[in-house]
Amino acid sequence: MSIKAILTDIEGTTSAVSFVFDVLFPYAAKHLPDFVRQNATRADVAEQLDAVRRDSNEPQADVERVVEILLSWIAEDRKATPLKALQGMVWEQGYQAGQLKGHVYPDAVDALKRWHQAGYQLFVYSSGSIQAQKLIFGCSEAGDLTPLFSGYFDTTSGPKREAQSYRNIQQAMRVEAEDILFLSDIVEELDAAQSAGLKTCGLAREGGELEGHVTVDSFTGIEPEAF
Ligand SMILES: CSCCC(=O)C(=O)COP(=O)(O)O
Ligand SMILES: [Mg+2]
Repeated sequence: MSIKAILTDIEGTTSAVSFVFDVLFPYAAKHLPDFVRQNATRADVAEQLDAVRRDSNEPQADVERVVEILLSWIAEDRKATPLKALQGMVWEQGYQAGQLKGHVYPDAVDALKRWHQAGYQLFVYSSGSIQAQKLIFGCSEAGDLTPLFSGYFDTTSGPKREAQSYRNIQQAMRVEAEDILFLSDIVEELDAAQSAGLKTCGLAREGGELEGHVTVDSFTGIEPEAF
């Protein structure tokens, strides 16, 4: 077997885009303002608020202005690391309160279990923070799926459309690039991974083709040994 490890995206790949856009993002938009106001002096929160001030070039922004910036970033789906870190903290409260349950497609659950059982190492790479990744899989409709995964990567490894991010992740995974199969629904992410030497498989859950990549419409169609 050539493929030894599988690295998967979340939104649009293991999980529905609608769960992220219609459930997670609105939940964060609703609860993030009060969360930030109430926890602005907490060290891990304050660190992210300072990062928002830096990234927005507004070093003097007060907490209310930072909240405004964060809400505008949610609205434009900006994959900014401090926003993603804060969203993860807000979603944790929702998962703990039983208001959120992670969506993972049943075909993804079945395949991830099968691949884990067959000895493939499984990793996640998402723009969502590592905390958010552990929550969606740990508190999923199918139960706790975190024992299946060997590691998690987020935008602290780099943006998902840049080849260097995949080189960083490959080094951290300690698996040869050509032995890693990357799964995603976004062609620019697949192109970047391919440039870094990874094997790729596109997920087009509504059908269609991700140009330049083997494309399937569910995990059921993925046979790692065929890559
Ligand atoms: C970890 S669930 C939330 C996903 C998220 O915040 C996001 O921006 C989706 O990014 P992805 O890289 O999984 O497409
Ligand atoms: Mg995606």
